[in-house]
Amino acid sequence: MELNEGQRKAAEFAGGHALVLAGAGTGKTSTIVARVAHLVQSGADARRLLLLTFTRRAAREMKYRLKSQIGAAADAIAAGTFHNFCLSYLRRWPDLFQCPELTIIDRDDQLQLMKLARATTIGTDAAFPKPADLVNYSSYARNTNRGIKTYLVEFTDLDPDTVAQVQAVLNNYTDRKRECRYLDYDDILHFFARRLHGDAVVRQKLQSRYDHLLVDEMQDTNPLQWLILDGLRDPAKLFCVGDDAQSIYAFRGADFQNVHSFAERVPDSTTLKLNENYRSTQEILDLSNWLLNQSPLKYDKELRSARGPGIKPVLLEVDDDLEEADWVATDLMDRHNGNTPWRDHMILTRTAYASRSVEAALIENDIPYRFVGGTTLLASAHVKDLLSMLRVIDNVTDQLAWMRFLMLWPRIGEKTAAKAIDGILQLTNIADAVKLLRKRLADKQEMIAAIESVIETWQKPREAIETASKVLGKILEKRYDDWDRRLKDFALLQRLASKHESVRSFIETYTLDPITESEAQRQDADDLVTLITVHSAKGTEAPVCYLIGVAPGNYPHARSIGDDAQEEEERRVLYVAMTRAKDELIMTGTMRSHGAFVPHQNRRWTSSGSSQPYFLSNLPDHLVTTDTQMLSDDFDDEIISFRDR
Ligand SMILES: Nc1ncnc2c1ncn2[C@@H]1O[C@H](COP(=O)(O)OP(=O)(O)OP(=O)(O)O)[C@@H](O)[C@H]1O
Repeated sequence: MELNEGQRKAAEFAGGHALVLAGAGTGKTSTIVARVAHLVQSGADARRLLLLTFTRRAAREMKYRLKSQIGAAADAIAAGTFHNFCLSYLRRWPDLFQCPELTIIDRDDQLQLMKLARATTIGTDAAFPKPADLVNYSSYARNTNRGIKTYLVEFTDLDPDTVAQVQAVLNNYTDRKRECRYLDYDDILHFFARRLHGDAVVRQKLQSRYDHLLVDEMQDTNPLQWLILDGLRDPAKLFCVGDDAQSIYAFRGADFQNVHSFAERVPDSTTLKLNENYRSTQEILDLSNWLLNQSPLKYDKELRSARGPGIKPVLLEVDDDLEEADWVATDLMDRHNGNTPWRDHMILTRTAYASRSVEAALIENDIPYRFVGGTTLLASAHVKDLLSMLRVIDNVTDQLAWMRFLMLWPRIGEKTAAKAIDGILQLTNIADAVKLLRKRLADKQEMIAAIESVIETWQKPREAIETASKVLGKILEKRYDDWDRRLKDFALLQRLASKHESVRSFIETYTLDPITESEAQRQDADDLVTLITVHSAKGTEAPVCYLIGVAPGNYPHARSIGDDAQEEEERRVLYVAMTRAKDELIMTGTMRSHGAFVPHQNRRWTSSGSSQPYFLSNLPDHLVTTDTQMLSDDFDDEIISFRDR
C-alpha cells in the first residue's frame, strides 16, 4: 500500500510530539504502523519503541502487519494495551511498585467482594447503592483521576451521610483486596500512575526506557491513561492518533479532551490531519457525514472517499427480530452461494443480548461465524469453577477462589468453607494450605489429591488445565445439565493455555482482555462471518456490514435519553458502526416507514411510540435505499443488483 502525502508526512514526521487527528477510514492505523516501520528502518532501536493499543487484538494485528514490513525487528517492539503494559512493569519490578504477587480479578469478583464489603459496613439496606453501582463509582473516580468523595459529590445525587457511608464501604473493599492480594482492573493503571508520578526513581527508569510512544485510538484514553503518557514522555516522543467523532467510551471515563486539548496539554506538539477515506464508498460516507452534521457539536469532519461512488446504504424495515434474523441469514447465504466468502461479512450489534436471534439463525443455517464482544469464555460458571482451583494454587490468599473451589465438593457448605479459609488466610503458600486442609477436612482426601495432582503439572499450563479438568470433571458433571457442551470449553482452555508460559499469564491475558467462546473456538479458521458488538468493532472493517437493530430505543439507546453527553456518545456509536463498511452497508430494524416511524400494532416499540428520539428520524430519502423502494414496482437497477447478487 502506498501512503498518500498526508500519511507519509505523518509517518516520517521528524519533529517532537505529534497528534494525528483524522476521521474514520483515513488510514490512522495504517499510518501508525508505517511510522513504526519508518522509525526502525531509519535506525531507531525497536526495543525502545512502545506501541499502545486499545485491545490485544489490535496489537496483534499491528505486529502482524509490521512483521511483513520490517521482519524480525517487529518482535522486539513492545505492543499491547495500557493494562498489559502497566501490569508487565508491576510484575517486573514488584519492589519498586510496592506491588507483591497479586491476582487480577474480573468484574464478577469485584462485585462479590463489594457485596461482602457492603454487607459488613452497612448491613442490609435496600435503598443504599447496589454493589454494581459502588464498583462503578470507584472505577469511574479512578479512571478520571478524581478522589472518590469529589466524584460522588460532583456526579451523584447522594446526600452527605450516604457519601460518607459509600466511602466507608469502599475502604472496606480496598482492605479486602489487600488481604486477598487482589488487583482489580483499575488498580493496574492506578498503581502504575501513582508510582510513576510519586517516585523519582521509577519515573527516571521508565522515562529512560523508550524513545517513542505511539498511541492508537487516543480518543478513548481516560485521564488516568493520559497521566501515564504524560509521565512517560520526554525525552520519549508522543505520536498519538485519534478521531474525536469515534469516542465511544466516556461511560468508562474516556475523555476525548485528550484529543481535543492535545495542543494545549503538549504545547510544543504538532497536529497533523488526514482527510481522505480509503475504506468506504462515497454513499456510505454521505450517510455518515449527514449523521455527524446533525450533531450540535462541531466535529468538523466531512469524509471524502478515495474510492468514489458505489452502492447506496440500505435501510430495511422488519417486523421483529426473528424476521430480521431470517433476512440476514438468507441474504448471507445468497451472497455465499454467489461465491462471496463468509469473511467478507460483518454483523454489527449494539449488545450481545440484542443479537441472540441473529446468532440462532446463523447456527440454524450452518453459517460459520465467530462472535466478538459478548459473554466471555472465562466468565462462564464451569470455567470459573475450574479456574478457582488454578487460582488458589497461584495465590493462596485468594479468598473468593477458595470459597468457590471448596464449595464444589460434596458436603462442604458456606460455614465449613469459611472456617477453613480463615485458617488459610494466615498462610503464605499452597503447600501449607494443603497440610491445613488435610487436618481440618480429613474426610476430603479426594479434593486434596486433586489439588496435589494439579500442583505436580503446574509448570506446564496446558497439562495443569487438563489435569484440573479430569479431577473436577466428575463433580462438575453432576452440577450442570448440559455438561457435554460445557466440557468442550475445557479443551478450548487447554488449547489457549498451550500458548502461555505460565498458568498465571494465561489467566491474566484473558481476564484483562476477555475472549468469547466462539472467538476462541474459531481462532485458526479464517472463512467466517464476524458477529461483533459495535464497541468491539472499532478499528475493524468488512466489505459488507449488516447493522442490526437500527431502531428507536437503540440509537440512541433508551438508557441514554435525557443526558445530552450520553446521547451524543450514542451518535458516535452509530457513526463508528456505519463507517466499518467498505462496499455495502445494510441496516435493519423495526418501525420505519417512508421516513417516519409509524407504531405498528404488533411491534415492540408501540408503547413508547414514535416520539422516542431517533437519529435517523429525519433521514433524507436520497441517502438510503429503503425496503419500501425495494418492494415497489419501479425497482431500479441498483436495488435489483443488491437483491440479485
Ligand atoms: N494510502 C492508502 N492507499 C490505499 N488504501 C489505504 C491507504 N490508507 C489506508 N488504506 C486502507 O483504508 C482502510 C482504512 O485504513 P485504517 O484502518 O488504517 O484507517 P483508520 O483511520 O484507522 O480507520 P478507523 O479509525 O475508522 O478504524 C484500510 O483498508 C487500509 O488498508
